[in-house]
Amino acid sequence: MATIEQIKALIRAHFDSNEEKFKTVVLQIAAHEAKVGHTASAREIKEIIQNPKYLNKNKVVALNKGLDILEQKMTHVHLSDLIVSVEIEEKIKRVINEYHKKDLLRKNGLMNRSKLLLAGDPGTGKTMTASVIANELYLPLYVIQFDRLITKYMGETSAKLRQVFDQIKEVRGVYLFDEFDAIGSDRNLDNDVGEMRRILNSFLQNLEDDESYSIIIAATNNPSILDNALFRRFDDVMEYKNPDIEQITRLFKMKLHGKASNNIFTEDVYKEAKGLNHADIVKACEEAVKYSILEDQLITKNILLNYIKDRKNYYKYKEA
Ligand SMILES: Nc1ncnc2c1ncn2[C@@H]1O[C@H](COP(=O)(O)OP(=O)(O)OP(=O)(O)O)[C@@H](O)[C@H]1O
Repeated sequence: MATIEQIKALIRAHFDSNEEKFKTVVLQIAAHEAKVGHTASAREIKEIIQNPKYLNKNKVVALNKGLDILEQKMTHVHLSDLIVSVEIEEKIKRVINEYHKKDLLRKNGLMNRSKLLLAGDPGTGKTMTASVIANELYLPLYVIQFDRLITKYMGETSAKLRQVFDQIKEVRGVYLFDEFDAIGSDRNLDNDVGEMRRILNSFLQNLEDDESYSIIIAATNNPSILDNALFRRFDDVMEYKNPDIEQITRLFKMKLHGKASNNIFTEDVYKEAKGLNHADIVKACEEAVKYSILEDQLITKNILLNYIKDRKNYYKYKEA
């Protein structure tokens, strides 16, 4: 157990925002635990303090001052939770594998794949992919709302971008530029052509110069309006689509496991679900599971069909 002096030192270090002092006291506590034979506790304490998610926490807060377009998220999503095509799964595995071997690659004058463009329909797992990569690599996830950056700092967007890329260099993490089409859109379509071109060029220059240990991901729902020159600046492009029958089956089985018998997944259920995105199917399953818990009964085919129809109606209301 930590002594009262150590606890007081921890409290002081916390309120003084003295990260170094805080870490020193934590390591002293770990050393004390090891000395009295509590080796498992000592190891656990050290693991927390050495976790990259926490290592740079204060630095991030300092860097992020006035940069309210950057949001830090902790993620706990595994690759097995993400239902995507074999092709996308292989690409994600490759990013993870190359990251683990980045030093070996650098020693041989090569870089790991770290600049990704995720393009495709909404609710198909683009944000989730960024979360999976962050979680699998034990890195924090930072989300940059691109549309917000542009509208809020029009005129000084390039300077803000520079700040974001400085952080990318200083604080290792997965950086997701969401709503990327806000910047990447065909320059000719824009009203303020000159300013958008400057922002785009600035982004591309920063992307090209980046040799950090972070992963940079840009996500867009609207790849068709992206400038062609953009695609080749990324190490890989992943294309997301609504789930096919095979993915719908996997989603149902994963989300309704133990709550419904497998024989409810028949042709008519798939037909009804076809055309919905992953997020909608997950939502329909969650509603069905809620029902099953509240009513204390297994999910029947009709119950599931009703919740799938509900999701479809949701779009009708939205469009009306
Ligand atoms: N491929 C998938 N596999 C499993 N669950 C998914 C998948 N795609 C989406 N989901 C579910 O839907 C939620 C929202 O998905 P996500 O935010 O990743 O979609 P997106 O493609 O980034 O959408 P948008 O373009 O609208 O931001 C996820 O948190 C998850 O619950």
